[in-house]
Order: sequence, then C-alpha cells, then structure tokens
Amino acid sequence: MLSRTEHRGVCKLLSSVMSGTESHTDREEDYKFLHSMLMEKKVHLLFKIHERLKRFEKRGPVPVLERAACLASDLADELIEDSWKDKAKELVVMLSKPHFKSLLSVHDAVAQRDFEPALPAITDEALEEEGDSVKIVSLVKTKDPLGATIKRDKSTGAIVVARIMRGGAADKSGLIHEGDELREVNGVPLEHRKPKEILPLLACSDGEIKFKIVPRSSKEDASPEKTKLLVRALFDYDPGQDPAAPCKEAALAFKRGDVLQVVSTEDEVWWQARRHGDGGGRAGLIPSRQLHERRVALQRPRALFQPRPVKPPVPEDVDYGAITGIHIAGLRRSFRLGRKSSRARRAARCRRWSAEVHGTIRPPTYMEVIPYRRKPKDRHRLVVLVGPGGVGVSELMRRLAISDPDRYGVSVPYTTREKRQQETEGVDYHFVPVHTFEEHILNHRFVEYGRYRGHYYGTSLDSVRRVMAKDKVCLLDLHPSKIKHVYTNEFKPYVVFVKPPPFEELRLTRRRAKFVCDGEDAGQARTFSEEDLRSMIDLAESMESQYSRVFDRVIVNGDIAAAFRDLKADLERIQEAAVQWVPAEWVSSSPGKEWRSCSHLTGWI
Ligand SMILES: Nc1ncnc2c1ncn2[C@@H]1O[C@H](COP(=O)(O)OP(=O)(O)OP(=O)(O)O)[C@@H](O)[C@H]1O
Repeated sequence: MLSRTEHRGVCKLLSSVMSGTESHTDREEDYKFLHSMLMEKKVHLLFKIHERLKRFEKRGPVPVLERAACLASDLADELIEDSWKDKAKELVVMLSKPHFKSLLSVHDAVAQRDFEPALPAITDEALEEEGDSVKIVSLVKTKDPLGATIKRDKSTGAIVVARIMRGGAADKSGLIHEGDELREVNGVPLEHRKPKEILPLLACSDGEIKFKIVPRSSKEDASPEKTKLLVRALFDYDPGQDPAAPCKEAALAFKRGDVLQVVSTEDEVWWQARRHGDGGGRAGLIPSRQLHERRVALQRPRALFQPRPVKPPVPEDVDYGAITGIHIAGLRRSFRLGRKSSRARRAARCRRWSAEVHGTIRPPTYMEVIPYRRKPKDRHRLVVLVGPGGVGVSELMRRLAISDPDRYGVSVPYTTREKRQQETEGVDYHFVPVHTFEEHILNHRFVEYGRYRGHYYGTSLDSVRRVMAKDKVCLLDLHPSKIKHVYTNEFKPYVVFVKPPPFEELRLTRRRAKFVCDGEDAGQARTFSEEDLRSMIDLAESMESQYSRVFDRVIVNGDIAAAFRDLKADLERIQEAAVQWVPAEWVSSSPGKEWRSCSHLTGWI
C-alpha cells in the first residue's frame, strides 16, 4: 500500500501526465490504454521505490563502524576455533570469500574517507632542499600537449609556469598552477636554461613526466572566479599573423561572428576562450578587449591622410518604379532621410576618426550574447539593411520581396506631401497632415524621419509592427545611426551591412547601373561617375568602422545575383536555426535601459 503522501505524489504526477497528453490523444482507446498502463500496480511500486530512495537520499547514510574488514576477520578466526555448528561453518566460508572481503574493505575506505592515492615516499634529495618547500608532481603524458606555457622570470631568472590552458592535462590534474617555479623535469635541473631548451626535454619524455616545483606563494594563489562569458567575436583573429601572440600553438584563431566562451580574463592582455560547441576541450589564448582596442587605436586611419574630393550620389524620394519599371509599395529609392552633404560628411568623418584616435569611440571587439530559441508563435526578427547610398540596398530588398511576397514585407512610409493620382493611401504612403506628423515626432513614433523639398517623410515603428504582425519578415532600409531605435528585444533586428566590392569590381559591375541624382540634374537618372563610386567605398568604410559592432552579416554586393543569393540563403538559415545568438542586453534590461545602453553603445565588452 502507498502511504498518503506517496499516493498524493503519484496522483499529482499521473494527473499532470494525463492532462499533458489530452491534447495529443486523438482516439478514446489510446487514452484508455495510457490510463490503464499508468494505473498498473508495477508502475505504482516503481514510484514507491523512487519515493523511498528520495527519503534515503535526504538522510545520508552514516557508517556504523570504520573497520568492518577487521571485525569480519576476527570473527572468522574465533568461529574456526570452535566450529562445531554447521551454521558457523557456513558463516566462516562466507566471510573468507574474496568478493566479500573486497566489499568490506571498500566499505571501510568509504567510511574512513580514504580516497587519496598512495604517494611514493619523498626522496632524500627533496628532503634536503632548504628554504623553499618543493613539490614533486608526476603526470602521465598522452599524445596531447600538457596545456601549459612557460617563461623565464626576468627578475629571478627562474623558469615559471606562465599559463595553464583551461581543460588541458595540466589544468585537469590540478597540481600545476600559473606562477609555479619549475626546478627540474625528469631529474634534469632547469637552472640557467632558456624556455626553448626545456621544450625538447618535455617532447622527448615518454609516459610519465616528473616535475620538481616550487609552488607560487599562497597570496598569489587567490585566483579570481573563473569567468564563463559567451561573446560574439566582432573581428577576425589569426594567431599566425600576430607577431605579438605569446605562443601561437596555444592561441585560438577565430572569425568575425564566431561565438566564443571566455573562460578566463585573469590576464589583462590575453584571455582564454573556447569556440562555443567545441565541447570542454582545451581553451586557447585570444587578445583581450583592451589589447584589441589598443591595436585598433594605433592603426593609422587611411582616409584621414588621403583626403579626396567626395561628391556622393544624393538622390531623394524618387519612386523606384520610375527607374526600373517595377513598383513595390514601400520601396522608395533613397528613403534614407537626413543625409548630409558631402562636406558635412567629410567633416563628420574627420571628427569621428579623431575621436577614435583619442579613444572616445570603442572599436568592435566582443559582444556578450545569449542564445535565442525562436518559438513557432514568435514574430520573425526584423531584418535591417544598411549601406552607403547607391550600393544596392533597395535592389536587394526589391528582389527579396519579389522572390517570396508571403514571407517578406516592407513598411509603408508616412509623408506630408500631396497624394498623387496613381497613389493609394496606406499602400504607397500614409498621407498625413503636418501637425499629425509633428505629433508623431514628439511621441517618438518614427524610426527615421526627415524633410525633403518642404515635406516630411518618415518610417514609423507602428508600420514596422504591422508588417511583423502579419507573420512576415519586415525588411527595413535604415541609416546605421538609427538602428538604436529598433535595437530591442521586441524587434530583435538582424542587421545586414551591404558593402561595395573593391573599386575595380565596383566599376565593372556598375557600368550600366543608373541612379537618380539631385543638385543641378535633380531627378535625372545617370550612370555612376568614378567619383561617385569612390565616395561609395569611402562611406562604406566609415560606416563599417563606426557601426560594425551591430552588423550581424556583411554582404559584398559585387555581382548582384551572387549577393542576392547569399542574402536570401542567410535569412533562410537564421529562420531555421535552432539557436540564434542575440545581444545579452536585449533580454536583461528593461525597455528604458535597452534604449539607453544601446544609444550610448555600452554593454559591449
Ligand atoms: N551588384 C550590382 N550590379 C549592378 N548594378 C547594381 C548592383 N546593385 C545595385 N545596382 C544598381 O545600382 C543602382 C542603385 O542601387 P539601389 O537603388 O539599390 O541603391 P541603394 O543602396 O538603395 O541606394 P539609394 O538609397 O541611394 O537608392 C540601381 O540602378 C541598381 O539596379
């Protein structure tokens, strides 16, 4: 019989199972079968055993005595002496069986908590060692390296352990620590030897390696807590190309976008990390955030020293259909409002580079991320496309929208200009009076807005939400400085930077392409001049250097068909991925904080 509490536990469990299966059981007989199976006596007995074990677990067994083996042997001796009864004989036979003896000796070992291995006797030499306390460590070498680096201490000349790689053999042994001084390897003294002379000693030793070690002082021992941080790398790193890497074999190469698990930030210059998904293998060295920032700051900003006249294509608000003959509502050529003149842009660029040199803008290093598992009822992530004017953002959006109109959608912009005859309210634009538009501005309802030829134009957050509510992927063309308005958990933007190819390829691919310009030829479509193309490349560089931390993907738009294929495949991939990595700040902060942290670009590590 089950006790009352056990019965209650079983009933609770069974009822939750039954309620959980209700939605899945289509047929009455399936339901009955499951019900009778769960009501089986055997199942209840299993629950009973489970409950008993649980209770036992809480109590924690205490040994009655620590020397059961001794007691059994004494008892057997006594019984042998006066073994006149059959039952006593049987007990003697049982107590002298090797399995039973082993069982009792294991019992005693556990009762005495005697788990340490038997250590060899300390050698006379070690006992003779004066002053420092020495430790003899014996490790068994496999084909893998030990996972430690050594260096010569400049002040004392001693050979010390520089780093222990997390997850390596030395780390797992727990016997060697960073800062320990190595006195001997397999009986060979290391005094006056250079690190590179010691490596062959380790390489040629087979099986067991014996180290004589002076442990680092206990004060240095107080190591900070182990770090476990998931970050997305925002730059490529190849230790083979890095002359400053302290040990190329111990370093970890990675590409922009890789997710890394940082396991140690104890060293300010070289952190330790593993690539996420590589299991618990040995960690590798990666440049710390500080180191990478310093390196970027020291790089000479090329364009600052090579100023060239910039005359960008600045087309504004011209219907895409007017050029291509294909019209899609919401896709407007150059709906990137608030553009600056070339002179203003050049000045801004110089200001920015000067700020970068003086360290006020941080170069992209690592971004803390968390896994996001999209549930079927979740809305699709917003897809934001950014790039310099004329690079092909509208063209790519147009191709996406045409390729799968059920999946991709674009938001309908707002304007204060008059509706034209062929236009439809809510399809081409939302036509609103000036006071309504200004009210929306005051209420922060626009992601982006601006004025052109006396009229307001803007993209509202609500129009983006409307597309997302239709279970579509909303495509949005934004200036990167405006991304902060949608950089929240609600929109979870996936940001694609569309980049021009190198100049020669750009010139070749854009030979016949046309854009609409302003200024003297306002509204006229003309081909790109060399100056336009150079300006496009310059602007792309400046965008990348300032905003690349928020770019999830960079697509180089050389051949349009290839760029479109890449983009489409990438968007489909993120759609289907079981896990996507999103900035940790989206989830951890309140809406107000999300805004603040992004607008000040904090939260990056
Ligand atoms: N890879 C390419 N090869 C050839 N032509 C291209 C390519 N990409 C875009 N174009 C053409 O270049 C012109 C400008 O492209 P698009 O209008 O898409 O640029 P954009 O990035 O949206 O810039 P803007 O906002 O200034 O319009 C268009 O005529 C387009 O068809």
